[in-house]
Amino acid sequence: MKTLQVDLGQRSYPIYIGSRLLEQADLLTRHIRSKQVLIVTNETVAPLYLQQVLDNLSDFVVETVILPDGEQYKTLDYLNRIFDTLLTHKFSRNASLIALGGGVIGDMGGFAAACYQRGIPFIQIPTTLLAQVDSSVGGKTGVNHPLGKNMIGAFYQPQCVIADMSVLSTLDDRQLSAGIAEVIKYGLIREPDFFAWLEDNLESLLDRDVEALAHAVERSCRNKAEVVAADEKEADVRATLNLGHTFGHAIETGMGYGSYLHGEAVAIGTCQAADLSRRKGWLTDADVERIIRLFKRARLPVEPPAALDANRFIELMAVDKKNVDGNIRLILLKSIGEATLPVGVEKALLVATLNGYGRKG
Ligand SMILES: NC(=O)c1ccc[n+]([C@@H]2O[C@H](COP(=O)([O-])OP(=O)(O)OC[C@H]3O[C@@H](n4cnc5c(N)ncnc54)[C@H](O)[C@@H]3O)[C@@H](O)[C@H]2O)c1
Ligand SMILES: O=C(O)C(=O)C[C@@H](O)[C@H](O)[C@H](O)COP(=O)(O)O
Ligand SMILES: [Zn+2]
Repeated sequence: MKTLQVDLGQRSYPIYIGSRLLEQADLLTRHIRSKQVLIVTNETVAPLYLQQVLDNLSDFVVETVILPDGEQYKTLDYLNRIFDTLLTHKFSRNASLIALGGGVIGDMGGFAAACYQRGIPFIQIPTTLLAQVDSSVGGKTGVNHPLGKNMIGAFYQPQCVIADMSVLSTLDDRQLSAGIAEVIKYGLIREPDFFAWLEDNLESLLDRDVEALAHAVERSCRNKAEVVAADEKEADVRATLNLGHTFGHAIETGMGYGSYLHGEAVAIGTCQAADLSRRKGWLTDADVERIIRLFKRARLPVEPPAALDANRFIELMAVDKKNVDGNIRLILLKSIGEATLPVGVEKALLVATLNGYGRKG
C-alpha cells in the first residue's frame, strides 16, 4: 500500500492506495471518532461492496442510504434523502459519513457532510477510476442544478481517502475510459513526462494491468494533492484542474445530465481547449493531433455533439465558476505539460473552435 498526504495544515489527510484495502478494517476505523456512522452509496455499488464495508464496522451503529444510480440524481432533492436519514436516526455532530461509490456519491456525500449540523467528518471510499484519480481528493463537493453543473456546493475536505484498486475489477470499460480522461489531464496541465508515459502505457491501462493502474492512480493523486495543497479554494493554480471542463460541463448540462459521462465530456472539452490553444498560437497542429490521438486511443469521444451549436455552447458556458463579471474564462494550454490560469479569449476565436473543431465531417 502507498500512502500520500494532502498537506492542508489542520485539514491534512492521507490517501491510501493499494489492493484489497476494503479488507483492512483498521484503515477505516482509525478515522472514525464516534459510534454513529452513515454510509452513502448507490444501487449499483451497494450489492458489490457495501457488505465488505459493513463487516469492518461491527462495533458501530451504522445506517445506510442507497441512492439511485446516475448523474441525473446528483440534485438537492436526492441530497435531502441523506439529511432525512441523519435526522431520523438522530445523528450527532461527531457522527461520520462514508461515501462509498464513484464521483457522484463522493460529491453528494461530501456535500451532505459539509452541511449537516454545519459539518461532520466524512471519509471517501472511491470505487471508480475517475473517483480514485480525481473526485475523492481535494474537497470539492456539491450537486448539479438544471442550469449548471456543480453549481451548488462547498469546499470540504475528507478525513481520508481509501482507494482500493481491487474494486476497479467490476467497473465497465466505458467507465474505465472516462476515468482515463482525467488522468490524461494531469499530464497535459503539469507533467509532460506523465503524458508520454500514458502514450507508452495506454494499452496496459485499458487491459487493466494492476501495476499500470496503480501507477496511474498514484501519479494522478500526487499531482492533485500538490495542486490542492498549493491552492485549496481555487484562487489560482487549482483552476488548471478545470482544463476542458468549461466545454465539458456545457456538454453535460446541455445534453442532459448522464447522457455523456463526465470523463467523456471532459475528453471532448479538452480537445476543444487544445484547438483553441492552437488558434492562440500556443500549441502546434502536431501537439493538437497528439492530444486527440491519445483520447481516441483511450476509446473516448473527441467531437462535440452536433445538437449544440456555437450559440448554445456560449450560452451554457456563461454559467461557469471561473467566469468573472459574466465573461467566459478558460484554461488553455501553453504546451503539452503547461496550462494557463483562466484566460479570456477573443469571441471570434472561441466561435471558430466551436464551429470548426470536430465539425469538419
Ligand atoms: N469533486 C471533484 O473534484 C470531482 C472531480 C471529477 C469529477 N467529479 C464529479 O464526479 C462525477 C463523475 O464520477 P464517476 O465517473 O465516478 O461517475 P459515477 O459516480 O456516476 O460512477 C460511474 C458508474 O460506475 C458505477 N460504479 C461505481 N463504482 C463501481 C464499481 N467498483 N464497479 C462497478 N460499477 C461501479 C456507478 O454506479 C455508476 O454507474 C461527476 O458528477 C463529476 O462532476 C467531481
Ligand atoms: O478539483 C478540482 O479543482 C477540479 O476542477 C477537478 C475536476 O475534474 C472536477 O470535475 C470538478 O468537480 C470541477 O469543478 P467545478 O468547480 O468546475 O465544478
Ligand atoms: Zn472533472
